[in-house]
Amino acid sequence: MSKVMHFSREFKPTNTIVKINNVKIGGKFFAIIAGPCVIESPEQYIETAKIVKEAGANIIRGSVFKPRTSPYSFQGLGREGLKLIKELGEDLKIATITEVMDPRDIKITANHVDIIQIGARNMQNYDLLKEASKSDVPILLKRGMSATIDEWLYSAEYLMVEGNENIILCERGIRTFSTTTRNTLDLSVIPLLKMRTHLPIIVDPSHATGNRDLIAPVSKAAIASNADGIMIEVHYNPDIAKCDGAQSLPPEMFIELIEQIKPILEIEKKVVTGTSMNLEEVRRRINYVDEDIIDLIANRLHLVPALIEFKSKNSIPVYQPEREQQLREKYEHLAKKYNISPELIQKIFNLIIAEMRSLQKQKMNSDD
Ligand SMILES: C=C(O[C@@H]1C=C(C(=O)O)C=C[C@H]1O)C(=O)O
Repeated sequence: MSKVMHFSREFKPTNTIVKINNVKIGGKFFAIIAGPCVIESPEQYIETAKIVKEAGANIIRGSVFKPRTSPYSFQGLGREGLKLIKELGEDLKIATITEVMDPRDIKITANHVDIIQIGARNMQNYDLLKEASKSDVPILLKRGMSATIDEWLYSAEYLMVEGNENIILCERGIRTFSTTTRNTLDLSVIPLLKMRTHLPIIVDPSHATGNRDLIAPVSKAAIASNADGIMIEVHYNPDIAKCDGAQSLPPEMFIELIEQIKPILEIEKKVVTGTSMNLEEVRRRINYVDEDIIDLIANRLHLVPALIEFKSKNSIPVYQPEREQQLREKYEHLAKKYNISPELIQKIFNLIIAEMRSLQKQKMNSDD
């Protein structure tokens, strides 16, 4: 029998939700990662971060180790820049992400940022993957520019072998014959990957298109294709950007982008956690939670026929006080863990359990 891969739905049928403090990615939780391509100066990074946070981003990007095509291009601030990222994350109370290229930088970076990015050029740098796999920090793995889905997923497997489940995949466009856009965005990879993996998948429209005018429509398409997030390059003044100026959004275009994607996020029932909410947004989230609660209660009640089948065959009484007592102890423990009232939880479960008993009795009587 072939080995079950950690990334596969076979290994884990439910969607993985990567958690970074109050930010969640995966399932219904959508990530908006934004910020400069490369951190040029404290001012440029902090100002841009404040703008994108205010507009609705929940994770700040910004590279300090930068893989540039030309050795003469600005290479980033290096390890010094990591301190800036840590300070920004603490000051703005926001999650941060930065790229690592050298296995020797993994540890120190993991101590300064919330998510480590492994870039397209390093997707198959197996020494880097192995070193990153030793850390339990969430890792965003970009697709190599000519990587197949299998090659990409096997690179994710390298990251997961030591037990790290917090892996996010990122489609950033692949190399094709077409030079109209910087790369060719492979949107169909999102629904395809969703069938094969439980890991969240986000899209990087900035690198996929290389053209700021294409970012809003492509972002909308990514959300409609069930992506779990977008990563957008924003610069407080793209005209003076040291890297990727043409694909960086100026602040006003980022604010407009957020406005444009809102209705699509609503249609797809996606939620951006860790951002401030108005009353309408709070109520939208309450509605989703209520739907989930009802779905879960229905799941529990729908177990009644299976209970009855077993109990009637084996002449087991409906009421099982010992089992109920065990459950009550568990509810108490869980209520404390989640810091909610144990009395409230007991009351809710008293109703549900009474209903379970009553449904079993009704069904048994009607079967007589
Ligand atoms: C579901 C069962 O039947 C009854 C209802 C219970 C419940 O709703 O959890 C628990 C014990 C029984 O009194 C069971 O036996 O597990």
